[in-house]
Amino acid sequence: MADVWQSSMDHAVAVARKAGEMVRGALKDDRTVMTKSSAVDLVTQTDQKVEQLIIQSVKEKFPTHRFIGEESVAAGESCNLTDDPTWIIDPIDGTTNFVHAFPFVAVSIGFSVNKQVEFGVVYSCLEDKMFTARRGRGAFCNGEPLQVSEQTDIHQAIVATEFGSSRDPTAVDHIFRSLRNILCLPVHGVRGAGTAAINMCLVASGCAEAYYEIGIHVWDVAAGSLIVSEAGGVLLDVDGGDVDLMSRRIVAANNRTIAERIVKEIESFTLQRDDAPLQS
Ligand SMILES: O=P(O)(O)OC(CO)CO
Ligand SMILES: [Mg+2]
Ligand SMILES: [Mg+2]
Repeated sequence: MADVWQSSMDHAVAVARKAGEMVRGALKDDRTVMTKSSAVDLVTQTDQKVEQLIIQSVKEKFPTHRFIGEESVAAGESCNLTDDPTWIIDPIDGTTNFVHAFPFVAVSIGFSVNKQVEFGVVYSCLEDKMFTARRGRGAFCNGEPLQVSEQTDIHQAIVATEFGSSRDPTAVDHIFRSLRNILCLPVHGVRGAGTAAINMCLVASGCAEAYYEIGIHVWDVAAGSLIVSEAGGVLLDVDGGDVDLMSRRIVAANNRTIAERIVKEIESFTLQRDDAPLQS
């Protein structure tokens, strides 16, 4: 049966590649750094230009579709997921990496219908790796099928996470206690690429057993979540319940055994949801 979302997915791959070219081109030039929620939550003109490029090109082709874009939300647009076809866009996932030319930067595009992610595209543009997943049809990197690691022993695992952009000492203490618990299990290692999307693609590729983070946003993980699950992995909330992409918390792992073992070690906390009503 024909896939009703195939042309949207083809467009997402094409525009992600174009966006990636723009990011690569701007890497050496765009040093104008602005800040958002904190002094270390960075944004550049390239983030804004890339988001506009993606939204404009999608609007021309699919005028009825909706958008949740990181930089549009930063500019005051709402962040509510409806049942309508919705493009969930992170124009540069890894802006801090981009600013420092630390070589892991991704364009992330998720697409949801009826609040379910139908396809995900993550273009790791400095590595030139195009990760794609279509719900029920598998996950791929540059066309090659992806499969998560078969490891079930946490002591043999690599776990990816990030420190986030909050420097509130209480939040940092939570993050460090979780990290200490996991590191001392012990695990083989803890890593972080500096981008949620690429961390999730590393899980999907079998290079890391798990990724967890509190503080991410829906645009960081919408595409990556489908890439992980279509590569055979599982998604959980950091408390072990069902994942909620608006909750700003996620565990993505190769299997349930690893995911649940990590959940036991995470000191969870709650942040304002992405879809919380806007403050007036
Ligand atoms: O670089 P960005 O898009 O701000 O995202 C960060 C997390 O919020 C890295 O994943
Ligand atoms: Mg991001
Ligand atoms: Mg971003």
